Amino acid sequence: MIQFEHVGKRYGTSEVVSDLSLSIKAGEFCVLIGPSGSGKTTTLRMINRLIEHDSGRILFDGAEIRSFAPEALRRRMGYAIQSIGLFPHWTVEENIAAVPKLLGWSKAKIRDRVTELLGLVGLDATTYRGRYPQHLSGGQQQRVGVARALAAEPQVLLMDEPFGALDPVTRDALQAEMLRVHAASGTTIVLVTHDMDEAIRLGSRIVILDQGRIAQAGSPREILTRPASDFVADFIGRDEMGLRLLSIETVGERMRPGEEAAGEPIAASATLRHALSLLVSRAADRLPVTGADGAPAGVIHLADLTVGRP
Ligand SMILES: Nc1ncnc2c1ncn2[C@@H]1O[C@H](COP(=O)(O)OP(=O)(O)OP(=O)(O)O)[C@@H](O)[C@H]1O
Repeated sequence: MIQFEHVGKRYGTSEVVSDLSLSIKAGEFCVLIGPSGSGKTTTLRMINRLIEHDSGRILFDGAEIRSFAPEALRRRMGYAIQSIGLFPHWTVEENIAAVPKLLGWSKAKIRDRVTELLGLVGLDATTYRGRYPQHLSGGQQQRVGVARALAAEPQVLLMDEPFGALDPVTRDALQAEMLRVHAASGTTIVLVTHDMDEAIRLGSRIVILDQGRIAQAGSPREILTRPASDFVADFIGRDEMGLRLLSIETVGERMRPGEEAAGEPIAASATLRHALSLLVSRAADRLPVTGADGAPAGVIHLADLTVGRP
């Protein structure tokens, strides 16, 4: 869907993206992560031509992005940023409707879509559709920004730290919404973040950038279990490595089916990290597990969390 071939970008004498080759497949959730100044935002913005690349090729649906008019490209690619960029003199509804309007959607279709999107990002449509951005909290504005980016059912969604300024509870809820939206729509998503836990939770692929180059690209599991360099291992955080490994596996993958235990159960779909937290807080060595239907499915033991690890 999006292909970078030996892409470079320089400002004066400093090369901020160097020889970057990356193929992002349709439906992929690709997360760009790296230290400050490593070129994440530049890479993202080159996709919708907010920044022009100097060398190499960037292909969208097989065609060099320079062959598209920037406006046409941006209508096919939703864009959500941390600083939101809502139009202050437009209501929430008008902001979300901006691209559908340009595309000539009917008023009824736009209205229904705004209602649907506000629901999706957890805002009550009746309360919020007529409000102006200055009458929303920062987190609510960010939700509207995400709704606006999704409005015209874009083929590609580009997101630059869209949950950056949110409190942990709201961020957690919006991350869960993004996973749901991604699973339901199959939209290709490219997201920039500083937060390794967010990258691991959301990304089907994580691309770690270092000084404008790819330090490693792979699934969360590949990156955590086989860091390609000391830089990557340090960046993931050696001290956090164990907890992050626990966050990519579910209780269902490690439990002992058919066993029984007493106590409040944990869902088989929960992460092992969640299980560890419960085990520690309850000072227990095992937890009963329930399946998707809520029926007892087995037991997870504390020892199961470490079995088979290096
Ligand atoms: N218009 C510009 N002129 C000169 N240098 C620039 C310009 N835009 C970005 N840079 C430089 O390019 C490098 C990469 O910037 P970029 O914003 O892509 O990094 P980033 O990884 O997104 O960083 P952060 O996490 O801090 O947002 C930085 O060193 C930055 O100072």
